[in-house]
Amino acid sequence: DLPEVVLLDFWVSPFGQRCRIALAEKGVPYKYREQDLLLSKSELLLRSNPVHKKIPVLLHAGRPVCESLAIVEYIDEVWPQAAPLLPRDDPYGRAQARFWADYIDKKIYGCQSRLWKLKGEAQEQARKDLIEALKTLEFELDDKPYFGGENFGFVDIALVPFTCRFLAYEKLGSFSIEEHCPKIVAWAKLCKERESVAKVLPDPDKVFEFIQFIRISKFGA
Ligand SMILES: N[C@@H](CCC(=O)N[C@@H](CSO)C(=O)NCC(=O)O)C(=O)O
Repeated sequence: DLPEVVLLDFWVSPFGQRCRIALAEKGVPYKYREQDLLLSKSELLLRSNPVHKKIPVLLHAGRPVCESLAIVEYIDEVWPQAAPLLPRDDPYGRAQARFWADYIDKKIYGCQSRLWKLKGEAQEQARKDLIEALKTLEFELDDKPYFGGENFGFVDIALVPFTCRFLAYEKLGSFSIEEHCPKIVAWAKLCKERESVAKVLPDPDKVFEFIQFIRISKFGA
């Protein structure tokens, strides 16, 4: 039978990386199980997330938790040791963090997908939308070290996986993120000084190579 904590994941998934960073921040030991998303999904994945059939899925004592932001909150509540990812006694602060994590899900993932899936005018629009969304986050971050202030937390975990794709965005969209969002680039460097982030995020060159592979094999780039 399964170990206490298992993460069904896929190495390049920003959503899975959120969960891995949260588990590392809390020092929770777990079994990582890479899933095949391209050819045939495992029985375990299909029965663990029958509604969306997507990774990540956290299996805790055999019970599946789905959706990366829900998984990160679950981890924060079930393993309260180490610094909280969401402010414990601050409902307003938690609401603000959830607002920005939702914004990232609504905007960043959508824009970056369009950037590398589309061509011509549509790709140009995706580039503009991505820069716009990153600028909005830059404005929200302002001069704080992290999105929640002094401490690394929920919104940082929601966004930081996308930073290992910045190289791919810049190469595909022919633009410099640092030029438009210097504070976001500085924030990404600060996050990467944390072992939880440094050991989880894949090398940007590997990510770019994967995105190119998908573009060519799926979209005939
Ligand atoms: N809202 C969800 C998104 C998960 C997701 O898209 N997972 C992708 C891989 S990462 O892009 C996935 O499992 N895709 C498989 C499929 O769509 O068949 C979350 O936050 O966990």
